[in-house]
Amino acid sequence: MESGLRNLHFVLIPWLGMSHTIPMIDIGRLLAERGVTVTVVMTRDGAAPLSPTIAQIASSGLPIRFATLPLPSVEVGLPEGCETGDSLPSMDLMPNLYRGSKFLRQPLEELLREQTIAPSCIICGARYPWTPEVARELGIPCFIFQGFGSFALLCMHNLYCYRPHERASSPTEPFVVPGLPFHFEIARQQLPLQFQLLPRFTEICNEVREGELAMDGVLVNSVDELEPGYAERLAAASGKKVYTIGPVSLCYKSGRLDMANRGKKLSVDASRCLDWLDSMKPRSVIYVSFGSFSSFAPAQLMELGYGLLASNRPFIWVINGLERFPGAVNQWLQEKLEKEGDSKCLLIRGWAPQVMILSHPAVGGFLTHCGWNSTLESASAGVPMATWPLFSEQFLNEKLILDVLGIGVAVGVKTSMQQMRQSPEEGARISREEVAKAVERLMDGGQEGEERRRRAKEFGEKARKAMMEGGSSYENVTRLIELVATKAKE
Ligand SMILES: O=c1ccn([C@@H]2O[C@H](COP(=O)(O)OP(=O)(O)O[C@H]3O[C@H](CO)[C@@H](O)[C@H](O)[C@H]3O)[C@@H](O)[C@H]2O)c(=O)[nH]1
Repeated sequence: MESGLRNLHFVLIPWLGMSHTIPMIDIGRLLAERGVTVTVVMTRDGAAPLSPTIAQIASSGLPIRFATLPLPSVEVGLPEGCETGDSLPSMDLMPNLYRGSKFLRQPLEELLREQTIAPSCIICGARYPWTPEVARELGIPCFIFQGFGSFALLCMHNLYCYRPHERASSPTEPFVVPGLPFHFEIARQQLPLQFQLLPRFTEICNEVREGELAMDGVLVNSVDELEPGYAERLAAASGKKVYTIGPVSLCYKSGRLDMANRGKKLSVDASRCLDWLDSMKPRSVIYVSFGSFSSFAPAQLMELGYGLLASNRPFIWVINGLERFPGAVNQWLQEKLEKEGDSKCLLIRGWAPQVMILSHPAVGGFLTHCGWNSTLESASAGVPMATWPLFSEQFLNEKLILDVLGIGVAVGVKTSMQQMRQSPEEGARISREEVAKAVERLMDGGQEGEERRRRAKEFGEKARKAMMEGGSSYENVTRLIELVATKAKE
């Protein structure tokens, strides 16, 4: 197979958002490292913030290329240059982004036709239900990468099949998630959008689901050892091939600073960040981040800040979207945290080198919103978590972290934020005392804390092994390449 590998051409088209594009670029890297040709397709404004990552990969000599397609943002009612979910000023514009994404079909078809190495398969992101049709016209398979873990995908598949959420009398009434090996109750409003029964999203959600059902297989950024049995259950329940090929962030092997180029341009000097971490005791630092686009109302942000200060431990706090906040909040952060908190706090306004930070031995815990990438990156670095889910499938990930894996403590969030950003007027739902208590439990040196750390460390080791030759994820990539090679010969 070896010599023919360059002629296998994987075309990757991530869904429009950082949390989808970053792991898909990692997937591209993993495939290219195995010798196949890879093209990653993005929109122009979606690709722009990722220029450091793209430049680094372009100079690596790997057979991976990047292509951009035009998205008519203004024509579909989006602000100029707004081509990703994370850059939307409001979630209400999600249908516009989805409409705009349909205009990518024709230029994608043209791009695929003009390739010198004919495409052998498409790997598409979460919301392109038309890609299986495009692939079929070319006689090649189409795989989906939704960005969620196997446990969440299984829960969602079972909800689609048995629809218990439709029988709940209100968004807050708990019901049982069917088809799991344990009893798990959740309420509608703690689930992703497609289960919230919101009329304005029904048509989109139905289209997206139809697309999912038409795919030839599912790629999951996960590792069997972390979600034992769930990928198999998903494959059995959905009748689709499921390939767990992660943690894809572990594709960065060549040193800690190399990892700093993953994602957007950094808002902190990576070496300064490492120096700061190097000056801290092992496992003493809490890393606090809520993903690539979520943000709190000023009242909640400040309450969180007071809670972190009250914990009296060193922390790195990543805050995005601060430009939307009144100047007084920035001033408060500067005075309360950077001056008074002094050397105890490293505040990062914007984008942090998350994977690099999590892999540093000084980090002992991660206060996270349980986005799947963050969850997996933390577990694969052997770092236990304090869970503060906000929306989407994050409550499902929280369940996995707390009750299946036993590597986290709950901050105690009951209700979803509904929107990706809290409205500026909203108050604090989680008090400083609750924050401090969760951090205290997370970082605690007692038996319970030690046991959590031991388990997390064990997952980290298993994850690394899974990505090495002979490991489960490595072999799943092999199987995927072999399947595509066989189809290409047919
Ligand atoms: O300053 C930052 C902020 C984020 N990241 C990276 O960005 C990604 C963030 O992804 P994730 O943790 O999954 O959070 P979200 O950005 O909120 O992700 C959205 O998409 C995910 C994948 O579909 C879902 O699991 C989440 O619920 C959804 O909110 C991760 O790889 C992080 O390492 C950085 O490197 N630096």
